[in-house]
Amino acid sequence: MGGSILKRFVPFVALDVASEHQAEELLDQLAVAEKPIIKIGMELFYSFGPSIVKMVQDRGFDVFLDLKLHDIPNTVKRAMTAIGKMGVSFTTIHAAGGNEMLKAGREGLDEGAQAAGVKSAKLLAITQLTSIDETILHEQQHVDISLIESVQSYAQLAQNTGMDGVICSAQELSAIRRVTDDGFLCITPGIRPTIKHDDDQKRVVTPAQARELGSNGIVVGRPITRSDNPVQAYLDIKQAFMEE
Ligand SMILES: O=c1ccn([C@@H]2O[C@H](COP(=O)(O)O)[C@@H](O)[C@H]2O)c(=O)[nH]1
Repeated sequence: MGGSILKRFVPFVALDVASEHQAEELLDQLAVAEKPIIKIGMELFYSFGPSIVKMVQDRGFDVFLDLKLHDIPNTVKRAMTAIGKMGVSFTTIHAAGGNEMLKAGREGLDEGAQAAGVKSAKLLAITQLTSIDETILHEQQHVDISLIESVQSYAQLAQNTGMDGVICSAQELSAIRRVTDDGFLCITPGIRPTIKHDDDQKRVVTPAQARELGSNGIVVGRPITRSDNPVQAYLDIKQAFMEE
């Protein structure tokens, strides 16, 4: 475990905007610099459905479809089959759904991709959302192990059920790497250019810290989408994350 050369993706851009027009504008701006993988989340998908995925793909971007499935195994399998057919590169499921649900999700995703003749997406399990901290975990969820133990245990479950990796905070990377194999992906949202921030994210690191801690890829939304100059914001974050 550990020791191999770390695979690193350029930052995933979370396209959390309200309209198709805003999404297209941002993609056109980014495309001038390069074409990072675009994360489509609940806001755009629930507003516009699969056509938003196609719009992004038609512009030449790979898609990370982040719908965080969490339901009974049969429902998750059938939903994942539909996602598998869309030809996206990454998608997500909640580790808290358990062993059976995770395996069903994997099966559905692979079956959908096979039926459509496309490559199956990398399936990432959400461990603990980066908006959760120890206080919420203990006082609201009544979990009596530490946040890091919870994330570590979900990462093991994810690996044992055929997930390609997890979503976590970069703060938990060394704990996860201790119990998972080389090549297991750790993709990390909760990224802010400076640690001082004023929003819903609780477990936050900078792009440079994410690199130092060994993240395979950072997910960045508002620091790019709400910037006056989204392309420059993307390039600055990319440089801080990728440079050796
Ligand atoms: O634990 C998680 C899982 C997913 N996300 C998603 O990442 C982006 C982060 O956006 P920011 O604007 O940079 O906070 C967003 O789409 C979340 O749904 C996460 O933040 N934490």
